[in-house]
Amino acid sequence: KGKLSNLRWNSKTSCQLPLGTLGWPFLGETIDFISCAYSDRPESFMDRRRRLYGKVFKSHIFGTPTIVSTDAEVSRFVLQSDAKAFVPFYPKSLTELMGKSSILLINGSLHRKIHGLVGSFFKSPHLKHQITRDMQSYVQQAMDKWRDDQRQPVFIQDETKTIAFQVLVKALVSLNPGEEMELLKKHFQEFISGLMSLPAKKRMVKIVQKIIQSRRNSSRSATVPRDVVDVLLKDASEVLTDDVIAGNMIDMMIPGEDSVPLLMTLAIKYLSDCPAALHQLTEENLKLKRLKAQNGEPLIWSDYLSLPFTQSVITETLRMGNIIIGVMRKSAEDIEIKGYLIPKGWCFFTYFRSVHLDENHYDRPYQFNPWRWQEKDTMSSYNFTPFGGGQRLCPGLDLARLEASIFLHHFVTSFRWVAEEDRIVNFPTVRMKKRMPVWVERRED
Ligand code: HEM
Repeated sequence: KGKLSNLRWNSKTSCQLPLGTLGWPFLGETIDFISCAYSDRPESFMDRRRRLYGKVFKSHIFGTPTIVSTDAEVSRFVLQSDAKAFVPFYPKSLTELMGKSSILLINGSLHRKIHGLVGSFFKSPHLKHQITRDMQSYVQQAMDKWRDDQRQPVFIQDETKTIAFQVLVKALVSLNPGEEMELLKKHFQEFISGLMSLPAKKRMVKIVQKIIQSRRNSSRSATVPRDVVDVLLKDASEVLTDDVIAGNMIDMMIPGEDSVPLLMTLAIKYLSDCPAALHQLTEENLKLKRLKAQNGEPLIWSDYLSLPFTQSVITETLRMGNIIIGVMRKSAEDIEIKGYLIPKGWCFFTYFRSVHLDENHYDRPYQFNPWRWQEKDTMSSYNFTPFGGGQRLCPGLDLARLEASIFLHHFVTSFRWVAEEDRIVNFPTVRMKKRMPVWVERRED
């Protein structure tokens, strides 16, 4: 807090626009931005400009004049600031997929309400308990199919996508794996790929509306909500109509669907390349597994989160992987931060990747080093924001870490593996070029 008070807020300002260039008419600097984004070092676009202009600079990307911040303090200020100063901003192609009452787009009191309800539900022990039980069975089902003698490697990215989608849909609308879930998955792929998006979304909304209708007709009202639909239906205010709820169930899948499987996949990638970390992680998880077996107890959610090295592996994967490279806002008025002017109507892009890979914050930033987190307090750090911050802080944060912990536990305690050569692609979203193929062998111990 103390630090933030150094930053001034002033709408009638005489300070200067950050340095930088707006590039070509219309195109701006988009071509350079995208060609860097396709490379192994997407941050090179930022690095070059940081050297020339400083950590905050102006540019023209995403079809609009943009202030880019690679300064943790400035980014934090923007994320923490009042909903009146900055509103959400997404590239047009994404905005077109979202409903007008989408949690991702709305701002102000309705946003606070939905975000608060969803966030506290995802944090509740009840949900974590239920999700752990469900996820264990999804993981088991997936892993039962992996045979030592199979002629094909296991594609970690595909497997984790299936598992995480099952968990997500269970948490949102309590749909179990089966035909309807497969249908939803198929429509979601069409929706997100940009081909036939709107008809696909319509079909998904229909499925969810049917679920909502049957809840409304059912005499048994859930005392303890079982999913996000229950949470939103319980809210007595009239603003949360069936349409708003159904649309939001789909829109919440946008940030939730791809990110968690990538977290698990990248963890496997980094561990495959770092035997010392894999060894320590495996030992820690085997110890827990044996202890639980000895006592005849099942694993519960807090067991998974109690393993410090496993948590450090997940934290380090989030830092290096930068599954979400940053977030965007649009300024609703002229704003001054740390002497920089952010003009009304400009896009503001907080680029986390440069902060997470800055050698001033992290010693040898391109090295996967989970041990670095053993001394650090992750929660109070300005320099670590994989889930964003402020009023739009990711409500799925706890869920994401729990899912990754459960997957890693079962994978490393059940299998040894050899990873095939593969590499990380960063654009348009982070993923593995060959979907992370690994050859697995069941452990005897
Ligand atoms: C590793 C996994 C994940 C990462 C890295 C991640 C990251 C983020 C980030 C950076 C934001 C902030 C966006 C902004 O400020 O504009 C965000 C928002 C959000 N995330 Fe996540 N997320 C993850 C998993 C999930 C999951 C599992 C869900 C479950 C549904 C979820 C739901 C959301 C929602 C609904 C928002 C919008 C919040 C708002 O605008 O109020 N995320 N996420």
